[in-house]
Amino acid sequence: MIDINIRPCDNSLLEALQHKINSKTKPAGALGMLESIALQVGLIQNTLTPALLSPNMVVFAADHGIANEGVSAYPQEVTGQMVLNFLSGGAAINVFCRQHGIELAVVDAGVTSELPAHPLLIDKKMGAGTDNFLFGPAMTQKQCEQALMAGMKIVEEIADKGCNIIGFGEMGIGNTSAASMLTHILCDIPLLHCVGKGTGLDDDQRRKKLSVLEQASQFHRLTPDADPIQVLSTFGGFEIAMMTGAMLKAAQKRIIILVDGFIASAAFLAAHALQPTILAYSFFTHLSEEQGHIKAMEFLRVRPILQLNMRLGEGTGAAIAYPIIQSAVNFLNEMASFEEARVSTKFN
Ligand SMILES: Cc1cc2ncn([C@H]3O[C@H](COP(=O)(O)O)[C@@H](O)[C@H]3O)c2cc1C
Ligand SMILES: O=C(O)c1cccnc1
Repeated sequence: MIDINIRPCDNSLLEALQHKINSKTKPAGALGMLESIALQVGLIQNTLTPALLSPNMVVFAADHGIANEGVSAYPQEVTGQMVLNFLSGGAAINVFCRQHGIELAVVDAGVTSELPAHPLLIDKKMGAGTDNFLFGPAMTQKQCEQALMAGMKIVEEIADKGCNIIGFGEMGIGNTSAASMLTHILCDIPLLHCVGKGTGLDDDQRRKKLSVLEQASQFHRLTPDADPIQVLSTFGGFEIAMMTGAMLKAAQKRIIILVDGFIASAAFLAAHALQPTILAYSFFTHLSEEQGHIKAMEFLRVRPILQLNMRLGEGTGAAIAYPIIQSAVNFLNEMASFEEARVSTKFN
């Protein structure tokens, strides 16, 4: 049984933070979304002088039984091959983490291939990929709970190193299908609007993906009021369930959560269904090109920070949004107020 309680943010500094933001030498509101980001970070950390410490990125990787149904443009072995690419530093996420001084860890949550021991690799292999959810649940409830707990443990260890901001990313061929199913059920949105081209399906292939996922939806017949753990075990991947657990633990520890794209948002939807208070600790870093993502963002009533037509995953959106969060924290801490700089305030 997963027992996690996320306290709502303490909003006692709300007015003082807003006053501090408004007193900076700029027209009121002129830093736009940076202002709401600064406010949210201040509330998460419950301070007027927040700080971002030891930023980390965790990329959860696993394979999916549904990949056997021709739902991805790439073969399943790419998951393990990309993990090796992460370990040798050559993937997009490596580039962006290096650029922004973000520490990277890769989790084998259930990749089909055997992976070598490596300093960046955390071994939490739950099996050689999930079962095909077209014919039964992707994993058992027990496996799902184990994955959630493994994710929590990972975040506990990262938190012990003094980190207070974590980006969440993933790798797993077929996982846009899992994410589509989770979004469909958890947001109660027709599957048609949740299924996109993933790694690059053409229109015919996307129609086939939709029909496979419609069959799975008919087979399981889960409704939005189903137990979120059941929804997660039915359709989720091991990487998605582990990410859900990791996000829950991060919020419980008041760590800032940077949610990447469509798949990380699906993991977030499961966490949110379990503990809606997680929302206050989270930033949605970019709007993915994957069409279901905008639906998930509308459901959560959140506005992603960036919109760059990206559809990669790996945590890339979270990594490139990190310096924007840094700018928000820096202006709050370092910018002069009207009074300090002796600048005249607005007429009224
Ligand atoms: C080379 C390569 C690198 C990737 N990095 C992330 N993904 C992304 O694509 C996959 C999901 O798309 P689908 O459901 O269509 O398989 C995930 O692994 C995701 O992280 C990649 C995909 C490929 C091919
Ligand atoms: O937005 C994402 O997370 C995404 C979209 C397509 C493929 N992989 C990941």
